[in-house]
Amino acid sequence: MTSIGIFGSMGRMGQAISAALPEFGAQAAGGVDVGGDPAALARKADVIVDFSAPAALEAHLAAARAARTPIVVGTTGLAERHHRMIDAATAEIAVLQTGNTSLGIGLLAALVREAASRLGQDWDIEIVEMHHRNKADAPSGTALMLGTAAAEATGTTLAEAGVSGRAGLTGPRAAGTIGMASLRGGSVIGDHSVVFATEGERIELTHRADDRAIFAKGAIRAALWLAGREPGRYTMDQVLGV
Ligand SMILES: NC(=O)C1=CN([C@@H]2O[C@H](COP(=O)(O)OP(=O)(O)OC[C@H]3O[C@@H](n4cnc5c(N)ncnc54)[C@H](OP(=O)(O)O)[C@@H]3O)[C@@H](O)[C@H]2O)C=CC1
Ligand SMILES: O=C(O)C1=N[C@H](C(=O)O)C[C@H](O)C1
Repeated sequence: MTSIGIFGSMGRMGQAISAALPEFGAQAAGGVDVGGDPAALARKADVIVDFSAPAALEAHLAAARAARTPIVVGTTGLAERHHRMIDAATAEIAVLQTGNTSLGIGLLAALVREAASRLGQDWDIEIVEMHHRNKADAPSGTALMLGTAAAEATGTTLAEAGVSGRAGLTGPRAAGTIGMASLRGGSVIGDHSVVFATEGERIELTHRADDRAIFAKGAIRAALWLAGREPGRYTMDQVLGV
């Protein structure tokens, strides 16, 4: 039976993952949170899932590398330096980093890619996301993923085209930009809409998460798929086959 170590085990996602493990015939190797010993858990586990905080990523990757244990990084709010840390780790261990482990978002990203590449320059792309009041980062990791999908499909990058949180005298919308807006409130698990708008018509592609279990189950599927893999960087698309 595959044993999964959970970094961020007492958080919302950590608890949802623990609750879903029996359904997959997998077992928890244990969990760590602030003040815990990630190195000890990494040595015990066949594979790790990390749903904690960006500030913990360096120590979590170091623990996984030292133990040669594959790791699924689901934590969002990552900066460029975190992605560099992940790239460095992939030389020694298997790493799957994703802003969203659900099947629905995997498919939505594919639909966004398709729509963005077919619609052409005259269609403006805007992304709106809403999450619960306790979410720590914005835009969401998923919004950034969807923005990246749209940017790549239109021959640019999100760093170049992304515009986050407009305010004040912004003037007319610059052509080719990808807007991102973040709403926070209540207990919303995670809603994402990608809007394609042109003169006289609009297409909206929306995913709504009603239960955190969809992320937990996707994370476990990813972990079971990643366990035993060669070092390298893997994607959720490879797990989901979308
Ligand atoms: N990829 C995906 O599909 C999804 C990603 N997420 C992302 O996962 C992350 C966690 O989300 P969620 O569970 O809602 O958040 P919570 O705040 O509920 O849980 C975070 C957990 O991580 C622990 N933690 C925080 N800082 C550290 C640290 N420095 N070292 C070790 N442990 C730490 C916390 O411990 P303590 O309580 O002691 O501070 C807590 O147990 C977020 O980045 C979120 O955006 C969420 C859902 C889906
Ligand atoms: O923090 C959350 O809750 C979620 N975070 C992920 C994100 O940043 O996109 C995924 C999901 O939307 C829930």
